[in-house]
Amino acid sequence: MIRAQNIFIVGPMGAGKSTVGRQLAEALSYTFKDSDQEIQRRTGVDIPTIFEFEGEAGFRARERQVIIDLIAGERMVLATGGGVIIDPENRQDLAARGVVIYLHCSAEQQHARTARDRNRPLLDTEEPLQRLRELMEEREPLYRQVADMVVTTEKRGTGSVVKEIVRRLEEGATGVL
Ligand SMILES: Nc1ncnc2c1ncn2[C@@H]1O[C@H](COP(=O)(O)OP(=O)(O)O)[C@@H](O)[C@H]1O
Ligand SMILES: O=C(O)C1=C[C@@H](OP(=O)(O)O)[C@@H](O)[C@H](O)C1
Ligand SMILES: [Mg+2]
Repeated sequence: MIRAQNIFIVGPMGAGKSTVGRQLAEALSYTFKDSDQEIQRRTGVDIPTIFEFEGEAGFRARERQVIIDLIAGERMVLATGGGVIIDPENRQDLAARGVVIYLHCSAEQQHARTARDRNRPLLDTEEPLQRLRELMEEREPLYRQVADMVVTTEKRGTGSVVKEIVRRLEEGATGVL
């Protein structure tokens, strides 16, 4: 049984990457990392503050560096931010260094799960649902391009999502367990 590889979770805001990633790491006894949390730890400020002072470009540069530093690990579940796949080098690195799981759900579901918190500057607009739809249109092909496994989180609890991922990893489709 090979248990050395990393698992990278990608997908849009509100798909449940951070929540499912943490629970999956626990289920597998892997280390858990979250690229947004790592950026916040390194800078000492929250994500909206980084966007405010450095713009999205500054945030992407920090995100890129975190990916470079973290992918060297092993037995790690890494929850990425929804825009990580915009950078072709991130896509290449994630695909090369672990199993990539794309957590998928509708824009309506993303909206329902993100409406209450103000921690996502890209959704700080009059029409967050419309913004989520536009982002999905741009990014969906990129999520699919890097994904080894696509799992829906639409209208289901995180426990069920984690169980499905573990089962599919064990079935050997990806060679990680
Ligand atoms: N399957 C799910 N069912 C219900 N709520 C969920 C589910 N997955 C995540 N959530 C909730 O939605 C919000 C966003 O989840 P999060 O893990 O931060 O998503 P992401 O990291 O993909 O943006 C959190 O409040 C979380 O508790
Ligand atoms: O989709 C995006 O571009 C972003 C998603 C966020 O992470 P989550 O997907 O965990 O919400 C965070 O990285 C930042 O606000 C930008
Ligand atoms: Mg997250």
